[in-house]
Amino acid sequence: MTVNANPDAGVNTWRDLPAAQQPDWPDSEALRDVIAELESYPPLVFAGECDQLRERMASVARGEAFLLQGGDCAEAFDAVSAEQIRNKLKTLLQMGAVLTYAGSVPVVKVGRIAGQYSKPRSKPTETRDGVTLPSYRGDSVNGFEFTPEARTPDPQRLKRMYHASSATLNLVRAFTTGGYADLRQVHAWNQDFVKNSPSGQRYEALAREIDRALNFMNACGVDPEEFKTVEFYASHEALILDYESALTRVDSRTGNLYDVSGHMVWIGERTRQLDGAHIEFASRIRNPIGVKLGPTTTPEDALTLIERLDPEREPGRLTFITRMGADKIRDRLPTLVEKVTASGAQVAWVCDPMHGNTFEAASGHKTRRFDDVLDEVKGFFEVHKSLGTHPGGIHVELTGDDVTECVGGGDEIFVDDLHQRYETACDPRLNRSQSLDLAFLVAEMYRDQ
Ligand SMILES: O=C[C@H](O)[C@H](O)COP(=O)(O)O
Ligand SMILES: C=C(OP(=O)(O)O)C(=O)O
Repeated sequence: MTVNANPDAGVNTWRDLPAAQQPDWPDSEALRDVIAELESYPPLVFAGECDQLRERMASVARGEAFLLQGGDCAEAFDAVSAEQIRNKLKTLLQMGAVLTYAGSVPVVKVGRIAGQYSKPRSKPTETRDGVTLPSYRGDSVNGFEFTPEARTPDPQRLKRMYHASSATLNLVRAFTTGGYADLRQVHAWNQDFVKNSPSGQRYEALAREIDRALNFMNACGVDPEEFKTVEFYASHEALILDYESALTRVDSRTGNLYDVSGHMVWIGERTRQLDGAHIEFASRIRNPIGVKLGPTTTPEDALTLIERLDPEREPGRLTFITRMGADKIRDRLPTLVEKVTASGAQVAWVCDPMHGNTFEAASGHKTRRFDDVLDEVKGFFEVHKSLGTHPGGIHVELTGDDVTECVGGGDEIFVDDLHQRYETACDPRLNRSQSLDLAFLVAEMYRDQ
């Protein structure tokens, strides 16, 4: 049970500090009204669920489990449909089955879902044909359409973000506990366009093996409840602090603050300033926290982040999500891991192989090469193997749909194909067969480790 936070409990201390990447809301009174309304809304997740995820992340930090975190770059209000949510979930369930079975490791499944509506941008404005407008910052802030009306930040959108997150989470909970995620459905997740792709066929063979194993267990009289539902958690970047702090509540069991907008939240590469508002906010809440670490991160930065966010050195509290780029990971990651390990902190190390590998194709599409994504993950595994530390997981931008946003993969997408189904509102995502390809390759790396 959580109750509304009061300012004395410390949720608003971030307000005295510089907050990067916040929208220029044109009407501060309208924003205040929206915040007050959000503060009255019920929590989207429970504090106890956040604690449970922290325990699961502790297994990851100790080297006993693997994190699969994935979903859209930017969720969109008009994509809150049963089909889109089911497709994303199917992709994550299929990847989870591959990693668990082929990698022989328990997999903690966390979606970039039910709250991933806000985007940090490199530039505050965008210019097209001589017209300059504010950049699109995610559906929680403004519209994608290139018009002054759409691009003007509107705080009413924060309420839509809450309701879209709530509807998504409701369906996710129904899918994951209501029979759809039963391991006996392992074939049913392999439908539509992916089924005939090389990775879909490889998956089908694996699903048959899982079936045989289930039949064997059944014949032995074993039918564990754990196979009938899936533990699935929601996460997003804690970017718009007015929203996140309005959704922060005091847990009546413990008196601690929890951001009940999602189970896990992360602080992005552009907002992880040590003396900034985002780290201050994250230091106040008890949720498991992720921090993205790009190629400029120094060991001192990492150690200060640990001091700020995980002073008790509690496994599961802090996850470092590295996103160095395939060409830098082997050079930059070792020192960070060495220094953090030497400090005695037990963080979970997770690889985001997407954000350091973006480039613009000649057609103007932002894209990523599947081979670069894979190479960054390989580098991540190599570094951890050489240091004797645990490669704790992957964090991926993906979708369950048959989009053409990243090039390469077993069912190869070429640069000339990008225009066919380029649907992302921000960064390019792996489609379902590329995601499955990645899961098989990561499972092999994990087994070899
Ligand atoms: O998803 C991450 C960021 O929001 C994104 O990479 C920023 O993209 P931009 O460089 O086009 O602003
Ligand atoms: C913005 C993101 O990543 P990063 O902070 O690593 O750039 C993201 O994951 O959406």
